[in-house]
Amino acid sequence: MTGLALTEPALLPERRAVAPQTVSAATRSQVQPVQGTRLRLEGISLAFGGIRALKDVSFDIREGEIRAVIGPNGAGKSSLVNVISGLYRADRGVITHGGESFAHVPPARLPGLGVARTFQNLALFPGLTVAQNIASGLVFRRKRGLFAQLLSLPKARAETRETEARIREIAGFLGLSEHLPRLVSTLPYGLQKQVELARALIAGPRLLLLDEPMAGLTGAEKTAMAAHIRAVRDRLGLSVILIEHDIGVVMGLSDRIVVLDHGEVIADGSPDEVRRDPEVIRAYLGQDAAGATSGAEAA
Ligand SMILES: Nc1ncnc2c1ncn2[C@@H]1O[C@H](COP(=O)(O)OP(=O)(O)OP(=O)(O)O)[C@@H](O)[C@H]1O
Repeated sequence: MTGLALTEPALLPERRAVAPQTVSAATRSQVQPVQGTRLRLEGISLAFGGIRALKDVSFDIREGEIRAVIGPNGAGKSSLVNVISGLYRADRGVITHGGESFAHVPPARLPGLGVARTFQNLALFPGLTVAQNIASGLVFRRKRGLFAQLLSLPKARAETRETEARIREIAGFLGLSEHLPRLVSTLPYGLQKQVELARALIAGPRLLLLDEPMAGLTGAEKTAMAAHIRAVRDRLGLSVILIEHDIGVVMGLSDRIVVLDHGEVIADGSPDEVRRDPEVIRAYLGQDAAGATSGAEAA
């Protein structure tokens, strides 16, 4: 884990109040992250014509928490991510970020609210380098316009130096330093997923929305990605929403899990609570499995 050390604490200044808590994966369950609510969803409903994708969905994400959202195919996970990130407008319900409540969060407001996301399918610029792709995550943050940069005005130059330092820091944090000058499309898929994570982190978000970060990864790449996600929480103090199909990863990584089925929350609790919940077993494995499981537990 030494490669994950933040070597330049002067950077990412907004993290310093919560960051320098080095917590190993082995002691993850002893972390005391509960310091208020980062995001709250209340009564979120969404329909596409006659299809009710989300029905009265409510849950919260605490500061410094890894919160997974799982459910069988068609359960409503992507719809929920798209509502949180403002791509869909819920028919009903309220989303509260910190102290601000919204019926619909305009996507352009998300960076200002401290929210960043990654996508289910890679959304990188294949013709750009790793460094340029990471820098693209700052597009909403740069204060000096293109004109000032082209003229190389002093403040624009200072901002460019700051951006380069941030890129180096995030790349070091995620073990990408040696790859910075390479075209991103020449990297193995697992590293490209890490570049996407780096791009999401560079603007210094408080809440990270990860849409299937393990999709398409090998076992070894999943292990690396899981370590990075844990480090993002433990070392940078971020809250993480994890939408993920790999249940093994979810159980090992999450503090709390929301389970959706047919657009409704059917369970919400710790990995152990969710794992044993008969409704969850039924949703994933069918009626017979739920009966067999409870029968076996009773025996
Ligand atoms: N743009 C859309 N137009 C019409 N129906 C949609 C749209 N997006 C989602 N749906 C429907 O809403 C329901 C929930 O879909 P959603 O994609 O949110 O589920 P999911 O849990 O992400 O599924 P998966 O795990 O297969 O990606 C499904 O019945 C789906 O067919």
